[in-house]
Amino acid sequence: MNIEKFQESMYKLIVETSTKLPKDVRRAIKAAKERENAGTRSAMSLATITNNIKMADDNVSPICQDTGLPTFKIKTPVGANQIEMKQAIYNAIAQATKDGKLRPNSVDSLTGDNSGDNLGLGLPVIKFEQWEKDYIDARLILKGGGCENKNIQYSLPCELDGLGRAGRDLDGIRKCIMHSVYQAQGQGCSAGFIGVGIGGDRSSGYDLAKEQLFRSNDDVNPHEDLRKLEEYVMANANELGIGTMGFGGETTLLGCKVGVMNRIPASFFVSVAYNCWAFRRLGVAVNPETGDINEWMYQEGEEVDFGATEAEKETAASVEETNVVELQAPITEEQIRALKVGDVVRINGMMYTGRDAIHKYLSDNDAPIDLNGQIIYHCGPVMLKDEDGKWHVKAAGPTTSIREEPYQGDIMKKFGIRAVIGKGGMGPKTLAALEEFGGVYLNAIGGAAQYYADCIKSVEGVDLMQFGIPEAMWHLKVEGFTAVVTMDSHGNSLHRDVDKSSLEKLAQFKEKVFN
Ligand SMILES: O=C(O)C[C@H](O)C(=O)O
Ligand code: SF4
Repeated sequence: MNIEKFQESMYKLIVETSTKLPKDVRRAIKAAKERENAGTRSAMSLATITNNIKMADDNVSPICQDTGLPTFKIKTPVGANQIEMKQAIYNAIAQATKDGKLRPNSVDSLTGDNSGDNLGLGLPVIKFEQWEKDYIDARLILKGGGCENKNIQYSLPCELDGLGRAGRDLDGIRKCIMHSVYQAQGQGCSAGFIGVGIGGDRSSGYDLAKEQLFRSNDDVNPHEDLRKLEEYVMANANELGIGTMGFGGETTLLGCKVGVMNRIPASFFVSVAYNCWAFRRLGVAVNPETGDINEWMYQEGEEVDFGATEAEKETAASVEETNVVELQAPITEEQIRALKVGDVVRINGMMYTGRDAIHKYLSDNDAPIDLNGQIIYHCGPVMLKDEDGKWHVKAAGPTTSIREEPYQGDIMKKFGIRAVIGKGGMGPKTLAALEEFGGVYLNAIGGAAQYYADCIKSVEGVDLMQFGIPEAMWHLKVEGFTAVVTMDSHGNSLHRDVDKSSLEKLAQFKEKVFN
C-alpha cells in the first residue's frame, strides 16, 4: 500500500468530516427548518445553524469548535497492515490539528495537560475489523463532549420520570428511548440524532448504540420490530416540544436508529448515544494498493446547500421582530435588571472566555483581570497563531453551561460578573444568584462556531494558558454578538419552563404501545 497516499486520504476524511456535514444530515436539518414557524426562537436558531453550516463549507473551517473525540471504524481486506495504517492516521490527526481543522482536544485525565496534537493515551479511537471485500472502508465520527455527556444507559426494569415502570420488553425499551430524548433537553445541542443499543453489557451496549450512528439517517431498519420502534420514536419525540437548543419548538429529534444484540439473563441494558445537530460523520472507500479515495459515503442525493444570503435574511428578520437590546461591558446592575427572558441582546466590546478549568480556578484564586461588570463566555475556541505571534479565532461557539453550576453563582458575586453566555441553561443555584446579585444568563446557539467566530473582531489577550487552548481565558473583542436571555434576574428561566412542560408531555406516552 502507498502509505503516504493513505495518510493524505485520511487527512481529507478528517477535514471533510469536521467542516462539511454529510447530505443525509443536511436533509434532516432542512426538513426541520421547514417545519419550524417563522419568527420563533427555534426558527431563529435554525437559521443561525444553517447559516453556520454554509460558513463552515465556505471557509473549510470546523462546523463546531468542539471537534470531539475522533473515532475511526475501519474494515480492511485480509493482509492489510493495520499497524502502518494506525501511524498514518495519527500523523493525519496531528496535521489537521496544526492546520486548525481540529481543536486540540486530548487532555491528560489526571493532570489536565493538553497534548496539543489530539494524540495521547487511547486517542484517537481506531477500531479495525477484517472483511472479505477487496477495499478499505474507513469511517470517522467526531462526536462532541456536550452531546456525549447526554448519553444515557438504562438497566431494565426501572422507574422513569413521567413514564412509570419500564419492563423487560419492547414497550419498556420504547419508554427508555422517549425518556432519553427528554433528559437531554437542549443541552446536547438539539435537535439531535440518537443511536440506541439494546442488550450486551454496559460497554458493548454503548458500542452498539454508537454503531447505529454510522447508519445512514435515511435507511430503513430490516428488523421489523426495530423498524416499528424507530418509526414510533420519530413520530412522537417531537411532541415533547423541547425544540432547537431547548428553546421550545416543533423539532427535537432528527434521527433514531436502533440495534439489538444478545444479553446475559441477569442484564437488560438499553444504551442511548445522543448526537448533536452537528452530526459529523463521514466515510470513504479506499483502494488498498494506491491508498486513494474511490468513493465518499453518506453523499447520495442532491446537494443541500444552505444559501447564505437567504439564511442571513431570515436570521435578521426574526431578530428584528423581537426586543433587541445592545449591551457593552462594563454593564451596570440596572441594565441587567431591565432584561427579561425572551429578549435578544446584541453585544459589542469585550468578553472573556471561561469554562471548566477557569471556573474551578476562580473559585480558589483571584482573577487575572478586573471582571467587574464584565461578560464571561462559556467557550473553548479553536485558535491559530500566525507567524507574527498573533492569535486568530477559527471557531468559537458556546459550551454546555450546566457543568459550571456548582461554581457560577459564587463566582459572579465574588468578581462582579454581570452576564454569562453559554448554552443549555443553568440550574436553580445560578438562577437564585442572578436574582440576588443582578445577573443574566444568555443563550448562544450551540455549534454555531463559525457564526460566532465571525463576530469576534480581535483577540486582545489571553490568561491562564497553562490550561491549554480550549480552557484558557481569552480576551475577545466582539461586534454584533447575538444571544437570547433565557434566565433573568426576576427568577425566570426558560430552561426550567421547557423542562417542566416537556415532562408533562412525556407523561402522555405512559400507556402501553407495544406488546
Ligand atoms: O467543548 C466544547 O466546546 C463544547 C461541548 O461540545 C459542549 O457541547 O458542551
Ligand atoms: S457544542 Fe453542541 S454542536 Fe458542538 S459538539 Fe457540543 S453538543 Fe455538538
